[in-house]
Amino acid sequence: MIAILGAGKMGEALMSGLLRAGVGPDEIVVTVRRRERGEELTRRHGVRVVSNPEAAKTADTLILAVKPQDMASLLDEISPYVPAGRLVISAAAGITTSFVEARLGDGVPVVRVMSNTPVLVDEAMSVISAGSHATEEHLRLTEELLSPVGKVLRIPEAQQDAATALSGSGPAYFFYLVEAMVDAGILLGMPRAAALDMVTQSIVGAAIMLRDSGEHPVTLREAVTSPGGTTIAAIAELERHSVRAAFLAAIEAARDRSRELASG
Ligand SMILES: NC(=O)C1=CN([C@@H]2O[C@H](COP(=O)(O)OP(=O)(O)OC[C@H]3O[C@@H](n4cnc5c(N)ncnc54)[C@H](O)[C@@H]3O)[C@@H](O)[C@H]2O)C=CC1
Ligand SMILES: O=C(O)[C@@H]1CCC=N1
Repeated sequence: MIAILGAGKMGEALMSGLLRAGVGPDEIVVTVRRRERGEELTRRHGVRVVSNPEAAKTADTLILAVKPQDMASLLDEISPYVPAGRLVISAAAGITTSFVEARLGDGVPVVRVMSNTPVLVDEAMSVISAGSHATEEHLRLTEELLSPVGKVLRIPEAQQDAATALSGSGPAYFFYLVEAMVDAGILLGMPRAAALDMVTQSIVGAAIMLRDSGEHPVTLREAVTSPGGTTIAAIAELERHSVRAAFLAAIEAARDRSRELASG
């Protein structure tokens, strides 16, 4: 039995991935704060809604998917009920495995995961790190759960905040870029729907080339950038507006925010 505690956006996305991967709805229980949310999840996915203590008592694997700010109170609520040896997977930004271990008592195997919303289309990037009591077996179990919904990478926990800033938040930067490019299309007099189509197909094509060609992004960009042509005119403006520096600063700020989240 797998329990998802705090089945909000990420919790539901992970759960729908598990269901697509062949886990039965009778093998999943979820916990929620609002009754209507629970009814919605049962209606949509056929999963059972239980209390946090019941989830902690009955499931072999607990996936904690509440906001970082709600993690301490959730852990305090379930700690009397988590039997020894149960795998606890924490999906929250910034929350360290030692934060979870300290509240669940001695010896609990904890794996920290940072995934992202493309879990909804089985294209997630999930990075995982073992806590001090998690073994190879726990990491393998976590990989088995997450690999049907995308790519899984093991990283040292010290890199989790950086990964949160890069791939956890990453999809938002691309959506933001698309918004900005569509605005540019509007500025140039293009109908909004057509502009969105053009930009979306460009980002999908570029992403697939990047993933499948094995070429470095610089090589791929150079292939588009003709001497004296249009692309270099645009890139000169991006450089003039320090877009690269803005990305460095933005992702560093996200990393710093992830570090702060465990302290509330
Ligand atoms: N949204 C995203 O792109 C990503 C989110 N995350 C992490 O996933 C976690 C959840 O984020 P979202 O799904 O976006 O938030 P959300 O707010 O949609 O989901 C959290 C859910 O937990 C419920 N909840 C809070 N306290 C609870 C309790 N004591 N018992 C039962 N349910 C409780 C809330 O009612 C809510 O439905 C966060 O820790 C976040 O850092 C990780 C990667 C990406
Ligand atoms: O913005 C956030 O805090 C969460 C974590 C990674 C993506 N969304």
